[in-house]
This record gives sequence, structure tokens and C-alpha cells, in this order.
Amino acid sequence: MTSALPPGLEGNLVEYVRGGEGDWLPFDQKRFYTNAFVIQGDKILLGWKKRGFGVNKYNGFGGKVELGETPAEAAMRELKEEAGIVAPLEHAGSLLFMTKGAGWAFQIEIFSARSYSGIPIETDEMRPEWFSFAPPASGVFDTNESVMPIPYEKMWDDDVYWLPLLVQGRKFVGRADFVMEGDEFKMARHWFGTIKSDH
Ligand SMILES: Nc1nc2c([nH]c(=O)n2[C@H]2C[C@H](O)[C@@H](COP(=O)(O)OP(=O)(O)OP(=O)(O)O)O2)c(=O)[nH]1
Repeated sequence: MTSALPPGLEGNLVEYVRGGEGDWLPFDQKRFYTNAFVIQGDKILLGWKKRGFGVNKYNGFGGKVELGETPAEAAMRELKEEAGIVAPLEHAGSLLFMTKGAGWAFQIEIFSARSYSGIPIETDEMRPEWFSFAPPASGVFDTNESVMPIPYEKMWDDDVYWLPLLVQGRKFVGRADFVMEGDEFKMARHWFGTIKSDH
């Protein structure tokens, strides 16, 4: 399917999902961030963000790319700083994330790994917790399950569109624009694609 890519995205992308309305938000520069997810069997490690941007949401581990670092180096550093573990991270996708009024965009390089060493620990920034991405044998999750399903309702609104691709090992590129509604960020428009050679 051919459709115009949102501003700021490029490459040989095939639309996977889009939604929302209104103009894409304008930006004049990108700032670079990382986010890393560790998978073990049918479980994924998320962290409950205890402070700062995205507080009180579950997310992968990540933050700003510092001067002189590559995104891959920053992703390794942040995973160690925020969860206390080391993992062979591989690039999984890219997300251009905008908030209304900022005037600049977050360029977030997303990484994943299927093994790790060390023991996940709670840090000042994150409380790590395992979640399941496989449906339980019964088809229904009950609250006595020791590992709960991925808590999309407590994550950024766009994650539900690309985290399943990450779990499947399919590379993705997307954009998500957010506006404030009361004291909450709400997604106003989004577009996600997969990379053509991936098909
Ligand atoms: N899953 C997901 N993560 C997002 C979205 N938007 C967004 O900024 N993030 C991530 C990218 C970064 O990992 C994190 C924001 O970085 P941060 O503010 O924690 O950066 P930092 O750790 O360097 O900050 P600090 O320690 O210097 O205070 O949130 C999103 O829509 N979905």
C-alpha cells in the first residue's frame, strides 16, 4: 500500500497501522533517545517509571543519548543504570515521538535482546517487573497468575502498535504525536510501518 510517510520518517516502509487526525505537529530538530526491552521465553521485562518524563507508566529502559555515544552504547548504559543488567541488544525499530508545544521531536531508537546477564534490580528511576506476552492456556488471564499480561493501559498509547512487532522480531518505524488532555498525554495521531525488506 502506498501512502505519504509522515514528516520526519524515511525509508522503504510499508504502512502497518495509522490513526488519529489533525496536522502532524511541527518540529525543527530531533533529540536522540533509546529504549530497551529484554525478552526471556514468553516474558518481557518492563520497568515502572518512578520519576521524570513518563512517570507512573511501564516502559522499556532508556533515556537520552549522551554526547559522543552511539544509540547502541547509550541503550547498553541505560539498561545497566536503570535495571542493573547487561544484554546483547539489537536494533528493533525507531519511533519519532512528538509532544504538542515542544517544537522538537524525540528520535527514539528501540532495542531488544533475548538473553541477559545479572539480576534485574530496582533503581531510583525504575522498578523492573516481568510480563507475559503469550495468552494463558485457559485463554483468560486471572489475577492469581504469577506473571500478568503486558499492561498496555499503563504504557504510552503508541506501544500497543509496535511492541507486538518487537516481540515477533519484525523491524518497525513509526511516528506518534501527543497532546495534553488535563494532566495526561493522549495520542492524537500515529503511523507505523514495517521495513519492506522484512516481508
Ligand atoms: N515506550 C515508549 N517510550 C517512550 C515514548 N516516548 C518516550 O519519550 N519514550 C521513552 C524514551 C526514553 O526511553 C524515555 C524518556 O527518557 P528519560 O526522560 O527517561 O531520559 P533520561 O533517563 O535520560 O532522563 P534523565 O535520567 O536525564 O532524567 O521515554 C513512547 O511513546 N513509548
